[in-house]
Amino acid sequence: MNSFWSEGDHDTKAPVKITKDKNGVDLVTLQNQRGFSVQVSLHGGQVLSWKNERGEELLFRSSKANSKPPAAVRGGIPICFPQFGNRGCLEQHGFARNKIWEFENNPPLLHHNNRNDNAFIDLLLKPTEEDMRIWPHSYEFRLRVLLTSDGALKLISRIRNIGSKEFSFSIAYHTYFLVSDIGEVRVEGLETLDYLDNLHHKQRFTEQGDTLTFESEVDRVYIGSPHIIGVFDHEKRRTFIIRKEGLPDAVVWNPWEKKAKAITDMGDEEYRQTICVDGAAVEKPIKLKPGEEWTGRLELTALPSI
Ligand SMILES: O=P(O)(O)OC[C@H]1O[C@@H](O)[C@H](O)[C@@H](O)[C@@H]1O
Repeated sequence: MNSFWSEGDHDTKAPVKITKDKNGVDLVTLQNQRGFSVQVSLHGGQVLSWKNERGEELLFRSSKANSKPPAAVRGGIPICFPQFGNRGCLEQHGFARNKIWEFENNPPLLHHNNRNDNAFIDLLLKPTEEDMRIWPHSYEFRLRVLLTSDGALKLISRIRNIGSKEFSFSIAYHTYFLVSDIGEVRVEGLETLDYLDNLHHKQRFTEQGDTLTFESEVDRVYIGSPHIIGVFDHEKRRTFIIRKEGLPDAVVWNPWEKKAKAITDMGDEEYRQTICVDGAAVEKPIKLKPGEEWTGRLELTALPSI
C-alpha cells in the first residue's frame, strides 16, 4: 500500500494514511510538510476534506451527509460522470460518484509540471458487467488526487476509450467550497459569459453583472469560461482560485432556502455556508474514439485576502 507515492525528493516522502470509514470503505489522507491535508474516499473517488496549515476546513460537508454507498456524500468534491445533471438517460449526475473506485499502483505515466507536487493517490474506475448494461461503453477513468507542497489540491482525470466504438460523456468536479456566508461571496471570471440556466429550462442567457453575487437560488452552466475563476469570501478573508484545463465550462450552484429544505441530506440553513463552482465539460460532451484518451485538470488554491 505504500507504493503510490512520492516523486521528486524521496527523503521528504509525504505522509499518507489509509483508514476505513464506518461503512468499511477506504479513506486516504494525504498530508504535506506544512500541515495541509486532503481526504479522499474510494466511494466515488470523492474528495471529502481539504484543510489548510492551520487545520481549517476549506470544503463544505453537510452535517446531514449520508456516507453510506451508493449515495454520494453531500459536500466535498463529488465527480459527475458520464452525465451532468439530468442531461441524459442516466441517474442524476451519472454513476461515478456512487461507485467504489480502486487504488491503482502503477498507472500509465502522467506528466505534470510542478516538481513540488509531493503527495498523491491514483484511483481507477472501470465498468462492471452490470454497469455495461446501463452505459454500454468500455472505459478506464483514472483519477489522480494530489496535494502540492504549497497546499493546492489538484484533481487530474484521464478517461480512455478501451472499447471498439466512440462514446461521449460530460464531467464536472462538483466542488462545495466552504464559505462564511453566501451573502459575503462573489465569484469573478464569469462576467459577460453566456450561461445555460437550469432554473429556466436550460435556456441561454448572458451574464450582465461585473461580478457574481448571490441573493437567491442559482443553477447555471457558464459556457466557455476562462481557465481561472476566483471565489472571494469577504468575511473569511479568503479567496479560492480555481484553475482548470480541458474543462471549458463552469457550473455555479446554490440551492437557497426553499430547495435546501427539500434536500434531505442538507440542513435547512446550510445553503448559507457553501457555493458550488465546478470545473466542467457539459455544454459540448467530450467525444472519444476507440483508443483515445481525454485529460482534464482542476487545481484549487486557497489564499488569504485583504
Ligand atoms: O442533489 P444532487 O444530485 O447532488 O445535485 C445537486 C445539484 O447539482 C447541480 O450541479 C445541479 O445543477 C442542480 O440541478 C442539482 O440540484
